[in-house]
Amino acid sequence: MTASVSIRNLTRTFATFKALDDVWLDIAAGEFIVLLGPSGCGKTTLLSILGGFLTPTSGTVRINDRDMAGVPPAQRSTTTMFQDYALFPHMRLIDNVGFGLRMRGMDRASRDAKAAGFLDLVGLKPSAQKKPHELSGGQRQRVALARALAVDPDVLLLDEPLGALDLKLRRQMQDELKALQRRVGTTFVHVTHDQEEAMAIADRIVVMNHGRVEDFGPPSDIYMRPKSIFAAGFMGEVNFLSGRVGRVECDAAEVETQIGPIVLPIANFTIARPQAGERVTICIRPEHFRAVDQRSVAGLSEAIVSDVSFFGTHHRCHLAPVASPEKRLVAHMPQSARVAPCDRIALSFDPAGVTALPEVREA
Ligand SMILES: Nc1ncnc2c1ncn2[C@@H]1O[C@H](COP(=O)(O)OP(=O)(O)OP(=O)(O)O)[C@@H](O)[C@H]1O
Repeated sequence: MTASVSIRNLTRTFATFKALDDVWLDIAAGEFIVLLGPSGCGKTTLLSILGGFLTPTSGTVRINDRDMAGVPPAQRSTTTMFQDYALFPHMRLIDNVGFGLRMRGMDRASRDAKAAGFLDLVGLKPSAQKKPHELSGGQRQRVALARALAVDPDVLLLDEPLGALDLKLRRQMQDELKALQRRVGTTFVHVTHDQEEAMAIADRIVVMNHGRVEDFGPPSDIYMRPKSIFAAGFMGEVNFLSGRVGRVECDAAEVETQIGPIVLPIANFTIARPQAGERVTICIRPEHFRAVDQRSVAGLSEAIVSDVSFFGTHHRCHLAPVASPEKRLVAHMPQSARVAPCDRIALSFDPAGVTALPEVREA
């Protein structure tokens, strides 16, 4: 089963500290939502309010349009899956998965049949008679998922469910989790501080910082067109340049930056419509820089390569622009590029990958 979730004006304070500050979100039924942000930004607090384990200080949560105020966890159509899985060590997998059904009074034959079906869904039906200690970390994680889904929640709340796994297994489980969510169609709200994990699994990502929602959208939108400096920086490596808007035409505007003038489509500005003289912060992802033949570039600064590392798919270069040598840029050059420290290169960029945000002074 599945449900929509609507969060309005949600605030939660602990003494005088605001762990959540005016959060608004609309989640559609069947979406895979990831709450992403650094430690302490309020992800678990939000998940706990959705699950009914914490009450909001103000604001509302509606699940399938039903107000959740005063509804205890057991009477909600949500199930929470915690990082440590909390499997019962003395129980066989079939009994672990059937535990919630037993609590709801389902007879043994029915719950064994249902639990077997969910073990099958996660590829562990042949291990139904085993106990948790006989499984790998990834298999235990799958049992916990089967157990959470067996009670047919409308919304599954997952608090760092892959946090205990090593990186390789984690990537594998991300793919499995996404495929499973597609199959069952349940709304998933998943907490992580791992940006790659969020991008790998989410339909939409909620980027949180200091209890507030900084950005909310599909991974590609947040990566390519972030709505804040924080969201830009949290979604991967990015270069920030300060700039001043110059000439504005109907569909493009020129910005004078520390590395020379650049022309950007108006759609790349997050401000309503740029005005001449306005100060902006330009965000350029490392892969959107290009090293080009000097003759083809108008106005952009050359740069000196200060360091190069080979990353297999690309070279990661540190650059010092000639026009602004105190500034450091990171650029990814193609695998085939011949770049070495002390090289002098001309810089260009792919305008599609550049965003202009209202100015925030660099730290
Ligand atoms: N019961 C509590 N009493 C006081 N402060 C709390 C309580 N629960 C959470 N906080 C504070 O609220 C803030 C948000 O906590 P929360 O656990 O939601 O963060 P998080 O984003 O889930 O972090 P992490 O990724 O480290 O789990 C933190 O500063 C935390 O110290």
